[in-house]
Amino acid sequence: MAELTISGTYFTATDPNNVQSVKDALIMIDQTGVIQRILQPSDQEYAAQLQSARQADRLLELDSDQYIIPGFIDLHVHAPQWPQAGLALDRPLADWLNHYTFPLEVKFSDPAYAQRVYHDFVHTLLANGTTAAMMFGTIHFDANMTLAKEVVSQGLRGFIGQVVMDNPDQTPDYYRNSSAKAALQSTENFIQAVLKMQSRTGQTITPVITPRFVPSCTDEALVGLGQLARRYNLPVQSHLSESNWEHGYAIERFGQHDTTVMDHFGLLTDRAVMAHGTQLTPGDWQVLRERRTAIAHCPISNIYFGNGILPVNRLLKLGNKLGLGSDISGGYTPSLYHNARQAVKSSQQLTDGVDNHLLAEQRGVQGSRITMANAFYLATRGGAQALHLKAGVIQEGYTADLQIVRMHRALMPLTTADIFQRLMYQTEQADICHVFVGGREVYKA
Ligand SMILES: O=c1[nH]c(=O)c2nc[nH]c2[nH]1
Repeated sequence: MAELTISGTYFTATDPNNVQSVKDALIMIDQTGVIQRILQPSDQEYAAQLQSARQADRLLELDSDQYIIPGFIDLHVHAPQWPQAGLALDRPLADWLNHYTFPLEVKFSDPAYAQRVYHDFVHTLLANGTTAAMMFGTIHFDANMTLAKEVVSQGLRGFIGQVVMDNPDQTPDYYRNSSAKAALQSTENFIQAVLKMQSRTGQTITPVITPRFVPSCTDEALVGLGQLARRYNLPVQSHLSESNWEHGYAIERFGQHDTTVMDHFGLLTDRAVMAHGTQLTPGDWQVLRERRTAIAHCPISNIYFGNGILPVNRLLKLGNKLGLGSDISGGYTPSLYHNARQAVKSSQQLTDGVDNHLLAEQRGVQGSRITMANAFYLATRGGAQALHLKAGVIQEGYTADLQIVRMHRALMPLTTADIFQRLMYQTEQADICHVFVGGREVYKA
């Protein structure tokens, strides 16, 4: 018998463009947290399985206004920036980093402060339906271990990076690795400590190689991080062509786009996730495709710092790997629902353009519009593909990382397609009733 059976209607992405809905299904989850079987009301065994799960008190029966969807996967988020979410977003990137973000991140040299923030942060991600996240920490080993422990104790699937930033030209004296050598040694210590934690707990807790971005790292640090990524076969995360300033910086220092720079140092792999990418060129996209490196689309953050809109539709059609990121605190909310909405809105602005002094047909980039189904794919299946997780999909054999949400009251009859739109456009944290990671309930409203 299944460890847990959930009965209700679910939505899941079948590919970048399509969402499948199954009404009144039985999702049967085994002891290892994997979806063992999915039965539909027309299946012969349906009534008997429903009955026996009910009798064994292993049934979660949803109300008629509750729905099951895969847990969301946040591909890019800065855990230590949680206290300043929603602050100073009207400042340009370099100014925001130097005057707000670095002074905040340096406070994580205090483990007690880290504990307070990270406890709240991990809880908030789960409460927003996020079941896996690829996170930046800070340069501090102890604080990053605190984040790793919170991830394990609260049950999030966590990919955590100890940030490397050792370039004296682009980082402040008070918040910088003392040298490339020290940064690499501390990174390796962190990798080994997290791998040990992973083998002890059996949980998805993964260390991530994390050069903050090209400007903040010396060549020596980038060389060493590429070697560590290879030696330990680990994921990599960074920011890539994220704004006019940052894209221009790489060209000035190396005479090349930072895609080429990252590739040169061995940091573009099929386990790498590069955030933003608003200034990438078609040539850069091709390099990312060839390396199977994913882009974390951070649509809210990009509106503030990106100086452009990522052409998601074009990239999906070309076959680039894409997921969605909240980019706390370049973005103001950890909710991937809000980010999915912004992804659709931004794509419409890209299509139509914004300068009304130009003729309508000259203003925008035709064919850029994406649908909510596309955005849902990014938040689920696309993110899972980037992180090599057998999750993000409601299907037999996939891990049961799920969220159960209550739809806002319907005052007119809604089709299944309408319900999907309604859920994606209106769900807030308060509407998320249960969250499961690997079949285990990790959040209940
Ligand atoms: O949105 C961003 N947030 C950051 O913390 C950061 N660091 C470098 N580049 C960055 N972009």
